[in-house]
Amino acid sequence: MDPSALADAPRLVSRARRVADPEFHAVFEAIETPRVVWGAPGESTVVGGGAAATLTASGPDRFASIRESAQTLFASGDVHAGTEAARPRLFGGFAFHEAATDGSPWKSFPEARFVFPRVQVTAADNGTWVTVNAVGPDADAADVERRLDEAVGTFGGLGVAGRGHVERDPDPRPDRPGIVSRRRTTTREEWRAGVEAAVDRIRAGDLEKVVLAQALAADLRADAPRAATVDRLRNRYPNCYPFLVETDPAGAAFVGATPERLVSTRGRTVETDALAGTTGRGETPAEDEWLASELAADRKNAHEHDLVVDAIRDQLAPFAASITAGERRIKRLAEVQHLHTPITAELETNTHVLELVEALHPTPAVGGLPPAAALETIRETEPFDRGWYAAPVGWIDAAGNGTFAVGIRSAVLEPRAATLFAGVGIVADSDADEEWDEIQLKYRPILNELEDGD
Ligand SMILES: C=C(O[C@@H]1C=C(C(=O)O)C=C[C@H]1O)C(=O)O
Repeated sequence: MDPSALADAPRLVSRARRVADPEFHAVFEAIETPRVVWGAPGESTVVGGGAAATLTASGPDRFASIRESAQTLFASGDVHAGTEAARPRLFGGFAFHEAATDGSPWKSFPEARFVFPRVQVTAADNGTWVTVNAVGPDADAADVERRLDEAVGTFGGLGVAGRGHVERDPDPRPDRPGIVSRRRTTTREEWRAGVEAAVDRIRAGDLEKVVLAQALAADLRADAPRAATVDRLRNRYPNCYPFLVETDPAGAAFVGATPERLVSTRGRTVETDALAGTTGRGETPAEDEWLASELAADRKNAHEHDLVVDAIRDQLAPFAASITAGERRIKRLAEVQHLHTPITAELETNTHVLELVEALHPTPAVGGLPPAAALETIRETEPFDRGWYAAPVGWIDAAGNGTFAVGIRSAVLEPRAATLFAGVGIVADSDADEEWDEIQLKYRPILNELEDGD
């Protein structure tokens, strides 16, 4: 690296210590804002608070720009984590489109934004770790050690009966806020017209697949309780990726539990998933099985799915020494079942996770094919801004490893309001009304957190 870049780099100090396991909900309430939450099957759950540094970028170079800023930030590290789980990480995400995201509810979400938290609480297999970070010319190890002592006092055993420093709330999971009114971005007639126009384009041959989405704005009786919402999502969807990203200063939060991983890297090993093709859940185990086998045998869904597998292979090919697609299987969630193909690759050389994010986003699971025609169709058809919906959300570490999920099954929470997003893959023989029903199912994970039974 250029030595002058190192001299210009901000100083980063990070220290970590193990604490008695605290309770998720209590950590979330005690940590400073803006907060981030990240979870993934097989990964530790992280709650981050505050911003020791914030990286933002826009336009088509937003992936490269964040990658460079991240490398500069981590280049100056005085880091003592003690264990891999506690290493400091950047958390954030990108906008789906490269055009500005200044429309409601995305006003406070730049086209790329990553936060390096001041405090990171990581619940890992080897215990819970508190990491304290500082960045800047004045970042000082003694100061960070003092803050770490304080943070260990605050978070160690927090909210766990008998060990806690605060009394556990008798009901740490407050009720759902309740929905006062709902507005769809798209009427059923508009939806039919949009899907039929897309199908015409596909039959005319200039498009193979496009994912069309809708948004649902809800006015709430009260603020959605963020800790309870993300805690319930992570428990109800254990094979998914729960996330929450708060922004400054507007206080909005992008929240969800997505079943879809975009990519994770560890050294030269890459894991990703093709997830596309959907059916509902049955009332009984037998009906569940029947629906799953019908999905597995369905030609339309297989086509929708195979396009994604092939595109991921093509997009990884320039980087990979080998690519292996596993057997196609069913990913079963609380409300839907998907066709799922796990894909692994070995890279030719060490590659920053954001290079792969840039190469893969958007896969035809949320964009379409060919990509340019699909993105044009999305822009022409959807009367709202996707913002961070269906875009990469995840983390990066100093080594350039990371995991990114695709921000679906998601919503933006604002004071007494929420905006939900859901989309479906359209191919030549898609039926607009069936796709409409699938969108309603995909709103369910978040709607369940908002509706209070009225
Ligand atoms: C776009 C969404 O989901 C995507 C579309 C799917 C489909 O059309 O079958 C399945 C999983 C996701 O790749 C969403 O949930 O909003």
